[in-house]
Amino acid sequence: MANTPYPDDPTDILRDVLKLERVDADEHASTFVGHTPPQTGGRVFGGQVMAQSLVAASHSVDADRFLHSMHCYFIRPGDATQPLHITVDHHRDGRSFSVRHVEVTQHDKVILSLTCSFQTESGGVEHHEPMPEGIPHPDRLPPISALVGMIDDPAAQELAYNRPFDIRYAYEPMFLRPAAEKVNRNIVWMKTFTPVNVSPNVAAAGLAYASDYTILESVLRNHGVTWSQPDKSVASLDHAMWFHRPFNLDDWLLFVQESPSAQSARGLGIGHIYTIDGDLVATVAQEGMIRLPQYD
Ligand SMILES: CCCCCCCCCCCCCCCC(=O)SCCNC(=O)CCNC(=O)[C@H](O)C(C)(C)COP(=O)(O)OP(=O)(O)OC[C@H]1O[C@@H](n2cnc3c(N)ncnc32)[C@H](O)[C@@H]1OP(=O)(O)O
Repeated sequence: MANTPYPDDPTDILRDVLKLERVDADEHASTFVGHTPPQTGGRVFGGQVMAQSLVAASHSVDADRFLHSMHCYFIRPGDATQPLHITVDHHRDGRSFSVRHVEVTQHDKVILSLTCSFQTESGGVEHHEPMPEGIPHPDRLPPISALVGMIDDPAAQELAYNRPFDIRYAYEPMFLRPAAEKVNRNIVWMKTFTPVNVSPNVAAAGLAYASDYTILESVLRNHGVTWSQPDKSVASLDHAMWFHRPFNLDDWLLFVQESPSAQSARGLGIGHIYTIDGDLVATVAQEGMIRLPQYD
């Protein structure tokens, strides 16, 4: 571990942000306050606010109702120095499905609007696309700290030591230099650094958190763009996710991401998340704003 202000176990960041303070609750709505851990940048990571919203929503449903989908818009940037005020409207509880709407506000303005649905039911038709073959095992790939942890730069240090997930790139990462090959796919393994003993709904919230890190890389890779390119402006605009099957957040998960389209300063990423045994556990779609000076 480098000499940084970051926690010895970065997964503590996830444990901390998912602990919300309940402010109020009745049968129609519930309110919570969430926090952002120390970071150098002023904008809140979108995955964090999504995860906090999903945990808040899950507090209002019965324990046998499992998150199966969420859809959200990132409306304004979050302010990392201020608390996040989270309001959950309990839209409907049916016999099988419960629908919730969540708004997160700061400075009296909405920064995130999220709708999600929980279900208690099983059976029915079953199929899924197979996991791609030939992806290197994560134990043979370096952690991000081995790639950028030695760089004396706050962004590199945060990347190496201030993320709750161990993320390993199946292709060459594009942090500092463009990947050797322009490819339409971005593939990473991910898991928490240390075991987390959480309910399926909190695990789903954690997966939503992790899914926001790399999905737009599928867009950037197509154009040989690096994260360290100056003057670029990249932000998640919306995010949708479907949860298909149970999984453990502390076991390796393969996130296979592709970009079917980019245009008008927006790029679309679509991702599938598999267990290491090849079960498809979630599907992700995100559109991002991607402003690059060389394309103006
Ligand atoms: C070794 C080191 C490696 C380091 C390696 C690090 C790797 C590190 C990987 C991280 C990977 C994580 C990936 C996280 C991805 C999220 O989580 S991002 C966080 C979640 N998303 C958000 O916070 C987005 C929230 N939404 C928004 O902020 C607004 O909707 C948007 C996206 C800015 C768009 O709104 P807008 O209508 O353009 O907004 P507006 O206020 O009019 O303008 C905002 C700015 O855009 C400019 N603008 C507006 N329109 C235009 C235009 N047509 N053309 C140009 N500029 C325009 C405005 O002038 C303004 O600029 P400023 O005055 O702020 O300079």
